[in-house]
Amino acid sequence: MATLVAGVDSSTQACKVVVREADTGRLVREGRAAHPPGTEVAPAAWEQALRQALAAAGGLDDVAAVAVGGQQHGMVCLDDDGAVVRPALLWNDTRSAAAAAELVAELGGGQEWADAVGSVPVASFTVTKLRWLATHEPDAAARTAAVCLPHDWLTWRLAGGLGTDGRPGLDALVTDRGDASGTGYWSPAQGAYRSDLLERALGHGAVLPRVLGPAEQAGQTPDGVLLGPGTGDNAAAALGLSAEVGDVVVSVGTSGVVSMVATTPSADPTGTVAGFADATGHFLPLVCTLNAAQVLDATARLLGVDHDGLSRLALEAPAGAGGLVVVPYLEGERTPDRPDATGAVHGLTQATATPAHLARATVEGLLCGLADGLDAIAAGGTPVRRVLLVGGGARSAAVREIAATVLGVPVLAPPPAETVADGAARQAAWVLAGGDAPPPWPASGVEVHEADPVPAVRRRYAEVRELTASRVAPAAT
Ligand SMILES: Nc1ncnc2c1ncn2[C@@H]1O[C@H](COP(=O)(O)OP(=O)(O)O)[C@@H](O)[C@H]1O
Ligand SMILES: O=C(CO)[C@@H](O)[C@H](O)COP(=O)(O)O
Repeated sequence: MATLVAGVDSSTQACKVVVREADTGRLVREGRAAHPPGTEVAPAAWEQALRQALAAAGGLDDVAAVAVGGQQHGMVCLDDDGAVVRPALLWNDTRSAAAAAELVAELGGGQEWADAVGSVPVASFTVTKLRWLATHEPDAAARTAAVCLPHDWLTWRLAGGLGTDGRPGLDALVTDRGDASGTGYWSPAQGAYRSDLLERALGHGAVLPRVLGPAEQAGQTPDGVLLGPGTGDNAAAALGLSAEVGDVVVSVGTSGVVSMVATTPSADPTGTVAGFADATGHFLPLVCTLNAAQVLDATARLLGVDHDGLSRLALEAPAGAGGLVVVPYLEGERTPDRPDATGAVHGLTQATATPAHLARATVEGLLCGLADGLDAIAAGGTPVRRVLLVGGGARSAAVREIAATVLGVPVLAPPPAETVADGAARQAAWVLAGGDAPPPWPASGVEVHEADPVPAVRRRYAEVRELTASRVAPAAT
């Protein structure tokens, strides 16, 4: 019997589990369960979804090791007893935008933050959520004895016994470089916490998870399943794709992400590129937008079609959609830093007022944001080797085909898969096997999409992307 490992993706919208053979990476079984909607979620809901997804994937009884990949940045605050202090604020919760601006100003600007932790914090980063907590919920801030991330918390719960009252001490919390690098108080370049920045935000110190090496054991479950350190979902995706130095991963999930495996840390003082770490010991400069697959969901809903219908419509319209542009800031935006923006449709004429034009403009609009991200990542200096397109939105034929036109480079689309969960499973196999590198799981066939670039699409988008209305305050709706 082959040795089995499991990988988890506790992502924004769902928990996904894959069980794979440790030596070959062959998929044996998988399961998933939905997460509640919203940008503030009780961590217990992730635990419940993990239990359901594990059950759907046949459980861990015959599995030797498991690792958890998870949405980055979420603020999980624990009290002295290890109880959750308040629901977690997720990466796409923008209420800490003012706190982010405050923190950037206090330290002296973007350069200071980029030098300190490789990134300039915006509302997504954990450090800004802690400042929001200290300002708006001082009692909760005072009760906070430890701060961790979604994947750290689930690993800790697995160690204590999922679905039980088992709570290892706070000193048993662990994380990894990849996810720690998204907090805003861990420096990828130094490989160390900046506890002073956490204290500046929260108003006092707190226990932070121990940062494990890429293949370091993180203990085991009460049933003896070995635990990997886990990592943030983007680092896990790179690992799942066996991305090498210079490979760019473009992910159309809840977030839109452009990231690249690099050998040197980055420090962009403008804040466009976040200077994260990866899950193998390298670095992962990354650009993230708040608006990706759910923009497709919204237009499909608007047009009364499913995803296949939206894709067919988008491919019926000409490149550039006759000048119709969708600026996709439905959730506000993180890159560019416009948390207060809304989406917009520009260029409506009698000719462009068709479902096909709107579908095409939606796909192009979200890809234009990612193309800007690709430019910023490429400007970092590491030559781009390949561009790999993944995430739920990449299941759309229109997204795959139009991507090459908008990004202006050939796009490789691996077969649809749970790339993040795959990366976590590969990490689990690495922890089990030991050694300097993860096991070389073979990649299956990728589709290559090549198309003549149509630069006019991005030019038109650039002309109008700043013409958006502000959000209406909830009280006034
Ligand atoms: N065929 C499809 N075409 C376009 N979007 C899709 C398709 N299938 C799923 N999606 C969208 O992909 C998103 C989920 O992607 P995923 O990468 O799993 O997100 P996350 O990891 O952030 O939870 C959902 O918004 C879903 O509607
Ligand atoms: O905030 C980021 C990266 O900085 C996001 O990529 C989150 O990690 C959420 O990821 P998905 O749920 O979209 O995979």
